[in-house]
Amino acid sequence: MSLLRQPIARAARTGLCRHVAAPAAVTQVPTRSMSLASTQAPIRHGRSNIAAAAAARLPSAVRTYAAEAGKKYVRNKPHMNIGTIGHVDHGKTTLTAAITKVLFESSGQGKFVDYASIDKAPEEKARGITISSAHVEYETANRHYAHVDCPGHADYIRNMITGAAQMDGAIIVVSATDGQMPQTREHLLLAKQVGIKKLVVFINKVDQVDDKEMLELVDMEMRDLLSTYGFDGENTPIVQGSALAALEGKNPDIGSEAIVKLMAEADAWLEQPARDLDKPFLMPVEDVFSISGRGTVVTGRVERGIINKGQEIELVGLGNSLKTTLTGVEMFHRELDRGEAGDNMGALLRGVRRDQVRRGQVLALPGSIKPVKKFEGQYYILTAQEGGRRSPFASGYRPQLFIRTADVTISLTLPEGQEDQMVMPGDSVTLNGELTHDLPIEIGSRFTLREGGRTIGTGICTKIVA
Ligand SMILES: Nc1nc2c(ncn2[C@@H]2O[C@H](COP(=O)(O)OP(=O)(O)OP(=O)(O)O)[C@@H](O)[C@H]2O)c(=O)[nH]1
Ligand SMILES: [Mg+2]
Repeated sequence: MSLLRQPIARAARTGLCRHVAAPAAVTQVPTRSMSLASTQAPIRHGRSNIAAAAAARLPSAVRTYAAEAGKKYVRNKPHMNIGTIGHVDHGKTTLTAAITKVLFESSGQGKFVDYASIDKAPEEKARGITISSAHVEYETANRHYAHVDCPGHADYIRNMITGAAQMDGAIIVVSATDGQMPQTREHLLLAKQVGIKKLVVFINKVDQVDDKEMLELVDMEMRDLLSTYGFDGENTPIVQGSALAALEGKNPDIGSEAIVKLMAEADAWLEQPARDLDKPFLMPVEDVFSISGRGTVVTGRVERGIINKGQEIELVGLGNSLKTTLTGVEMFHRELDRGEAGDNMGALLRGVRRDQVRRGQVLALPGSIKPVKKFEGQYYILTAQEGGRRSPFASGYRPQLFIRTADVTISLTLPEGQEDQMVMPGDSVTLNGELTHDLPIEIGSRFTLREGGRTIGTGICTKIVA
């Protein structure tokens, strides 16, 4: 986390940052829920009372699954992964609920997911059917969106760094009453680091601010901040409104109309990423659970390629690589015949026990990627100013390596002939690495090094040794 806590002098000078020194950490847990491929709340629309009553007796995972069983996911629009980011309490969850409501009411697309259904971590956790972040889905005229409502929880930050959160674009929410705050900046920094190219901004809670100049100031400061982090501050769409008004169906000018405008801007400004459809299929395993009577399901976002139901597939890494068959593909509780790059999917695996699969493995086309223990990499070690180490390290240093959804201890040594030298913060060096557990790594794979909860370096694999 400390990487994200670098004081930003320019921001500290601005009038709106009243609490720059406030701790950046938040205590909220990631929002969770769901059954198969998505983490959306149980859906109660369009079901008979008898069916609902019967379903109510089932365990939640099964109930959710039963509600949508048999429905097909229709791939008729481009799919994009986005999410709400921003400082604690600025209204991310309220906005998420408001978007589903307004889009559902204005176009009949998707379905309304209320605030409580998004933020229902403890209950779902207790039932043990959670996956790591809450996705809701909605549709505009142009796109199907999967939306992850991001709490500022440390776990989420970890996910974001390792790329598990996998957003193609984001909505950064900033409260008109506070202006930009520490996590506004943290999340922007992270968004940039994980490769998000464009965002849209929602200035929320305008119902609480009468002063037009105050709103202009927040707008200007957000543009400044976006530019500071390498986004297009000048042209990024900024929409003002009130998520709460939209959710409560009040003041349409700042409520529902602002949401419609926000999503129109998202449609137009956020770019559809190119998907690696031609490469061999690969999906990092984000979570695993079993659905009784169905088998073991692994979920994650497809990194590349296409996979069809019935195809042979391989779990790779963490000392437990095994071959199986893909017997089902689902997205948002609905069945698909195939999964493809960019999809947030659930994969049903034949004859695999839940305890045979772990987060950090990948699901891949057999033979397309190998588990690796020793490899050579090019590393950049962050300076203290960048949130990294203050002191150098020598051969034998053992940080955690984070790649995709995995984190494993790695022992780093300097190349032959330089073994007695030290690596200084700020150095760019070639190092040999040996992992405690094998992981699917290829030449060109990128990863992060962390120690004691902070990022201390980044690297790229240059040569596989064993
Ligand atoms: N007045 C007003 N209050 C709002 C608005 N939007 C959200 N709120 C309130 O602000 C508080 C925080 O909203 P959340 O949506 O939970 O904020 P969040 O960003 O998801 O918070 P974390 O997930 O904890 O980081 C709640 O009490 C909301 O009702 C708004 O437009 N106007
Ligand atoms: Mg929230």
